[in-house]
Amino acid sequence: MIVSIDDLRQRARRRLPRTVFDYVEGAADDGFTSGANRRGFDRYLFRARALVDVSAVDHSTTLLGEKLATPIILGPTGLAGLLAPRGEELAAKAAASRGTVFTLSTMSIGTLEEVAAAAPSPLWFQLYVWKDRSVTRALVERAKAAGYRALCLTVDVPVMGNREQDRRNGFTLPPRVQFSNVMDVLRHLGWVLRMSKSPRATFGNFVDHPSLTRTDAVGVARFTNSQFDPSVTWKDVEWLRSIWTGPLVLKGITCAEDARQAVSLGVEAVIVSNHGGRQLDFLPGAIDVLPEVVDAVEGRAEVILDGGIRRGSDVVKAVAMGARACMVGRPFLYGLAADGQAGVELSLDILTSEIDRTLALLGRPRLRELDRSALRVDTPATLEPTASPHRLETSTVTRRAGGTSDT
Ligand SMILES: Cc1cc2nc3c(=O)[nH]c(=O)nc-3n(C[C@H](O)[C@H](O)[C@H](O)COP(=O)(O)O)c2cc1C
Ligand SMILES: CC(C)CC(=O)C(=O)O
Repeated sequence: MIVSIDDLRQRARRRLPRTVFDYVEGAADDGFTSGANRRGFDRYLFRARALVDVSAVDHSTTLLGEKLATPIILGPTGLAGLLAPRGEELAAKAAASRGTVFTLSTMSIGTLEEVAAAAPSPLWFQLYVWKDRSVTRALVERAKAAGYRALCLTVDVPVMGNREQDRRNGFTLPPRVQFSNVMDVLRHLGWVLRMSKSPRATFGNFVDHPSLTRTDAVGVARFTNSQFDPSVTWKDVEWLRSIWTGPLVLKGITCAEDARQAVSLGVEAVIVSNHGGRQLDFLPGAIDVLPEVVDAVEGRAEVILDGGIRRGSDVVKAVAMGARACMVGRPFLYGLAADGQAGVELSLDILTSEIDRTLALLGRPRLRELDRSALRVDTPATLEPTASPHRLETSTVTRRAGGTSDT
């Protein structure tokens, strides 16, 4: 029986060949940051109020001027179409049915036009900047023509992170059957059969690219490292601002300086993200840098928290700390692999019902009215209370050199 995101994960694990599941789970280097994204939430505990009427709980919010039925939006995930045929279209339809945003990755299997045609959901397009700027410009123009509402520039992939398991597995596109994985593929014939219905097994937005021939399998990191531009700077943000008229969102902000620079260039939202721990290892957990970014932005842009969300209570903590919404990656991918569109919907329903229960038990029925007074934290000095409206109450227990003591 599936009642949690972890149950969906177990189901996804059983249904996917090892190389594909490993790609989804993959983290950079030692996986410190990937673990920190989860561990970070454990340091923030609730301050609950009793005897509050919680008969009507409201978890809705607005993001970039759009009303969202849930504060959870679906993040960009390359190759989602390897988990289910037309995977990106299914995920976008699931987001639409739950009144939220789906973000399509530049590196999707479905083309940006196919996904836009399949789903009415508010769609965002995530951009990687290619060395060949005419490719980048063409992507932006196609996204505009297809009706994507926001452009989300990912800023944390100047080069691909070191995903050692993908390297050991020889992960390629299309996935290859090799001596080392033939037994595993045979054990997952259901996936092979399902995927035989997929229109393609390569990066849909670049089907005509000379490196992506029908016969050759391409190493994902090798391909992206050869095409993505490591010389991207804030000048490119200015350039994108000048050619994209809709909201511009930067994904991968992890410090106050970058948040302030983004705001000064007129960016409408920043996503606090370490790419799910898949890029620079030894960044702190996303939730741990959220207060720094919220305080630096000072309400001049919306802040979205991305990374490590597995429970509705995680979303409540992030919103209390000043995030407008939370983005998820793996949780909806588990749902997609487990049961297609219905699985993605289930992942959203699980998280949203957990948010409702948490708000009720917390005595704070309206998500939008949460602030840092809903939290207590056993924290290092950098997260001490500030004067912002999201002021964080410190716990009665603080860490001291040489141990923990009551204050
Ligand atoms: C399989 C996979 C593929 C991803 N591909 C992209 C991508 O193409 N572009 C991007 O900006 N982020 C990508 N990400 C990062 C996610 O957008 C998001 O930052 C991350 O998954 C959040 O962490 P979570 O999985 O714990 O929710 C990917 C993540 C995963 C797991
Ligand atoms: C295909 C990859 C470039 C997608 C990505 O960003 C990731 O795997 O984290």
